[in-house]
Amino acid sequence: MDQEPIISVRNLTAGYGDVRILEDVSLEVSPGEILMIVGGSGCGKSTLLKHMIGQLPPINGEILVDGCRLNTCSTSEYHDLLKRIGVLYQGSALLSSLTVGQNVALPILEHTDLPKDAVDSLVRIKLAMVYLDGTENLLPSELSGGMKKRAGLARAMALNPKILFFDEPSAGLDPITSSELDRLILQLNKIFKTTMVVVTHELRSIFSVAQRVIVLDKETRGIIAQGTPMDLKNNNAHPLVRDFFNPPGQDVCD
Ligand SMILES: Nc1ncnc2c1ncn2[C@@H]1O[C@H](COP(=O)(O)OP(=O)(O)OP(=O)(O)O)[C@@H](O)[C@H]1O
Repeated sequence: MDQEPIISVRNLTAGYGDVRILEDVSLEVSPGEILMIVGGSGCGKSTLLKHMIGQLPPINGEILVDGCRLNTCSTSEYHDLLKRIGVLYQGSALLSSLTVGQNVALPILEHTDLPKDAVDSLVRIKLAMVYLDGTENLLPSELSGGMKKRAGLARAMALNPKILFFDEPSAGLDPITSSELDRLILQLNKIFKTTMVVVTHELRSIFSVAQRVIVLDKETRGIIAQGTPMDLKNNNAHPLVRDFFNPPGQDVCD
């Protein structure tokens, strides 16, 4: 890795109660990189993501995100970090009683004391960036699935984060809507150099978006392979990786 990593996970052991899900996992993410985390159901992808955003405490190991050592930093350092990261959750997590604009304004109101006009302008800009101009007064229930994801993305980007985390962004979307979201993710990464960490199952997304992929495995509770999507498609001897990247009857890199 040429540059200082913006995220370092060092020897992470994680789990729930007595059950260990990840054991001694280490990885790094470079600034501006798009890293995808893949693997079978229940292998710990979301658990890893939650540790990377400081939502769960590790059993062992340490995680550094943009200079903040998550398990030992002060509350104010962590609060400060939250201004520099954004998260798009699986179900978009929009508050149903608030309008789309109010949802996008939430992090701006929480972390800044900008005047109302400036907040309104920022909300309009963020919505325009995800092609949702003019939707600020709608309720989330009035949006399609793909629009909800994009509104969630506008909220995640409200404070111009250096890092965006996505948990299954394509979940519940049809293939066309999912491809549109992939294009948007790529576009935002290209324009703003935002570092992106994406948990996904979607092979098409992996081939169109990922610069690097890590594959987690439930059995060994760790990373069994990593590389570019093409590396993993062509070169991997591990049967799980081979099967995942070469599903029968599908050519995913067209
Ligand atoms: N809060 C929790 N308490 C106890 N066990 C949990 C909790 N959250 C997740 N688990 C368990 O930890 C394991 C890993 O879950 P996780 O959601 O990280 O996997 P995943 O790879 O993201 O799965 P999927 O692809 O199905 O979403 C699973 O066996 C799950 O049941």
